[in-house]
Amino acid sequence: MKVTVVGAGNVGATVANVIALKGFASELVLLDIKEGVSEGKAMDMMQTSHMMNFDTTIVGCTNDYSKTADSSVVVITSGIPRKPGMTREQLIGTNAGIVKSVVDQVLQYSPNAIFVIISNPMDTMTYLALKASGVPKNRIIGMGGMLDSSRFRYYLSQALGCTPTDVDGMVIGGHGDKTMIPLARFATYKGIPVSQLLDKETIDKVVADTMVGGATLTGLLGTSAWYAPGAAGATVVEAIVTDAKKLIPCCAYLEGEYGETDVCVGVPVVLGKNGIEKIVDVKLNEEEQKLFDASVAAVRTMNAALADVLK
Ligand SMILES: NC(=O)c1ccc[n+]([C@@H]2O[C@H](COP(=O)([O-])OP(=O)(O)OC[C@H]3O[C@@H](n4cnc5c(N)ncnc54)[C@H](O)[C@@H]3O)[C@@H](O)[C@H]2O)c1
Ligand SMILES: O=C(O)C[C@H](O)C(=O)O
Repeated sequence: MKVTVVGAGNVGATVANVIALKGFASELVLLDIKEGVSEGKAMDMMQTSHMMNFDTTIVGCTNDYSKTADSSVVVITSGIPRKPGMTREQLIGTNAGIVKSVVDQVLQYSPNAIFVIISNPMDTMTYLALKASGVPKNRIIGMGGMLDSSRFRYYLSQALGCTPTDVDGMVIGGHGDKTMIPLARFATYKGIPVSQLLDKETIDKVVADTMVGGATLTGLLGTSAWYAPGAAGATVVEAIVTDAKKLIPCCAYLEGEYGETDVCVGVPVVLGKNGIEKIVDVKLNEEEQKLFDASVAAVRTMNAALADVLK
C-alpha cells in the first residue's frame, strides 16, 4: 500500500517516520516544496531501517507529484504552523491556498486517494478539501480529535497518577482552543468512570488543560507540537490502510448527524479501507449538545472565510 505525506516539516516528517516504524505501508512518498528537505529526511529515515527493522521504502521529492501517483492515502500537513500567542484560525490566510493547490495536484495523480487533512485550521481545511475536490465525503478525513483525545488521556492520567494507556477518553467538536469538547462524562480509568475518582474541580482543570494543549506546547516550543500530532496522523492512516474498523474521533462532513449539516467537525467515526465507514451518533446530554452547537457555529464562521478560495 502506497502512502504520500505532503509537507515534510515537523509534523509531516514525524507522520512519515511513525508510519515507517509501524511497518503497515510498503511505500511512503514524502513531498515538500522546499528543495531537498523531503529527499534528505527520506534518506535519513531509510538509514534507520535496519536498526528499527522496517521494510517500508521511503522516497522524498521536491514538488514532483508524479512520484505520488496511485497513492491510497495522502496526508496533508503542508502550510505554516502558529507561533506562540496565535490561534490556529489565524493561519487560514496562508494555508487555505496551499491546501487547495496541494489537493488539486494530488488528485491529478491519485484520483481515488483517501485524504487525511492535518494543516490548520484543520476543520476548515477539511471542509475546503471536500468542497474543492468533489471527492466523496468518506474519503476526506480531518485529524484533530485523535490528537486532542491523546492529550485528554494524558492530563487525566496525570490527575489520576497512572499510565495514560490505562485511561480512555474522547474529544469531539472543533480542533480549536475554544471549540474542542473533552467528553468527561464518558472518560474512564480501566472502565471506572473518572467522575468516581476525581472531584469536579480536578476534572474541569483537565478539560481546560486539554483544550489549550496545543497552545501550551506552542508556547514551550515556539512552534506547533509534532510528536503526538505525527503519531496521531499515523494512527489514522494505519486504521485506514489495515481496514481496522477502529473508532477514532475525526473531523468528518455531517449531513444531519448531531443535528448539523454541511460542516466538517470532530465526531466519533469508524475508520477502515473506505476511509470513514460510519459516523457514530453518541447521545449527548443537553450541556454537551449546547457546547457542540457552539463549536459548530465557530467552525462555520471560519468556513465563511473560504469564499474566495472556493470561487
Ligand atoms: N490537525 C492537527 O492536530 C495539527 C497538529 C500539529 C500541526 N498542525 C498543523 O500542521 C501544519 C504543519 O505544521 P508543522 O509544524 O509541520 O510545520 P512546518 O513548518 O514544520 O512544516 C510545514 C511544511 O510544509 C511545507 N510546505 C509549505 N507549502 C507547501 C506546499 N505548497 N507544498 C508542499 N509543502 C509545502 C513547508 O516547506 C514545510 O516544510 C500547520 O498548519 C500546523 O498548524 C495540525
Ligand atoms: O496547536 C497547534 O498549533 C498545532 C496543532 O493544532 C496542535 O493541536 O498541536
